[in-house]
Amino acid sequence: MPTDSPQNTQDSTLEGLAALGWSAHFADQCADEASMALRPMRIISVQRAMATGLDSQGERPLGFPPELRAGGLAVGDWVLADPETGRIEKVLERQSLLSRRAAGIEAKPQLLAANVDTLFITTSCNADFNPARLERYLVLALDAGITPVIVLTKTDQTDAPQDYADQARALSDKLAGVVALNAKDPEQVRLLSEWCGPGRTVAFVGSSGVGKSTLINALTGSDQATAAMRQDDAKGRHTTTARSLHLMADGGLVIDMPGMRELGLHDVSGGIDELFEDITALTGQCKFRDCKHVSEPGCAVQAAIAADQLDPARLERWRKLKSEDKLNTTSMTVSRRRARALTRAHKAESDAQRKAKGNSPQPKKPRKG
Ligand SMILES: Nc1nc2c(ncn2[C@@H]2O[C@H](COP(=O)(O)OP(=O)(O)OP(=O)(O)O)[C@@H](O)[C@H]2O)c(=O)[nH]1
Ligand SMILES: [Zn+2]
Repeated sequence: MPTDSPQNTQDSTLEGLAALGWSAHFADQCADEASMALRPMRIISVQRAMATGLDSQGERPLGFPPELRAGGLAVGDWVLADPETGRIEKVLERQSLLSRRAAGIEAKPQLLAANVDTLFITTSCNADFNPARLERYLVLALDAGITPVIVLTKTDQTDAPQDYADQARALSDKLAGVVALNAKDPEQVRLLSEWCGPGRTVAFVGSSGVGKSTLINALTGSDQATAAMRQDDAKGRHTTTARSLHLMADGGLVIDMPGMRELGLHDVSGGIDELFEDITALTGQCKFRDCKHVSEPGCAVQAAIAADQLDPARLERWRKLKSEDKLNTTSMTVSRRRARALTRAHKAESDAQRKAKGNSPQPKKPRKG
């Protein structure tokens, strides 16, 4: 029997939210009175100065409070919005967060998608299949707290899909599954339904042309993913980085992340340690604490290779990931410092220029009153 607790007034709305991924993890964060007056919404797209939220009643444009900038919000986020003003009052603590080192010289982290349950790491049964690249995505997923599944497409274009599936499975026992399919066959796309359904959020990563859009279109039952891409494409270019969340035909949600060519890693040492936990454990057994695992006496890593218990190629891939992560994590700290210094210098310079010209800064909007 339902009781007359104040929570009950929200119950029916919250039930509808469950289909969008709402869970106890989020509900627990809004038990206070102030939060109860606000409206929980899932972020389905983020623009420069506003975002679009979704709840069981539909979509709504949401404004940012002064302290929140577009870079601080990710597609898939749960927020509490003021029902009157439509302003985001609180971003709820995420269950998972996918981010990357942004493309370009400045090594800034870029939020890609929040609260994703399953990451479909997509590759094709052809030359795109590359263990090092798959491991990068696996590290990313594990570090973000997302369940990884490898999806192998274009099985209709090879005689040996099973070989690819075996190789994929051998990469890690952290994989929740390896699915080989023809993305153009809707019957086979159903193999992904194990990870989809009401309340569950999935996302796809993988190289260009492996079939991500084909799969997303099959799951959403429309061309909306592709349509959204074209819409955003005001200048007629064929690439855009607009990420968006879509409802799937059989329930659940998929985050589309088009145009992700570069996936720079940063600050993912936890994910690397998890994916390569055997190597991590071995490094703890080396005689010297600062062992480089090359030719030092008492190196447990080299001993495992000699005993055929560790693939030297895998060790090399681990080394590369470790050094890339270290480099980017350090350069990001340095670049944050440099960016702040540049902003200060730029401001000082434009202030000086304005003074020299005798101009005062232009107010953005005439003030009322
Ligand atoms: N035969 C076959 N063709 C496929 C399969 N998956 C995708 N394709 C084709 O491969 C091409 C690329 O597929 P997309 O879905 O656009 O690939 P994508 O990963 O979204 O590529 P980007 O949008 O560039 O990131 C299209 O012509 C698809 O029809 C498959 O399993 N079998
Ligand atoms: Zn060693």
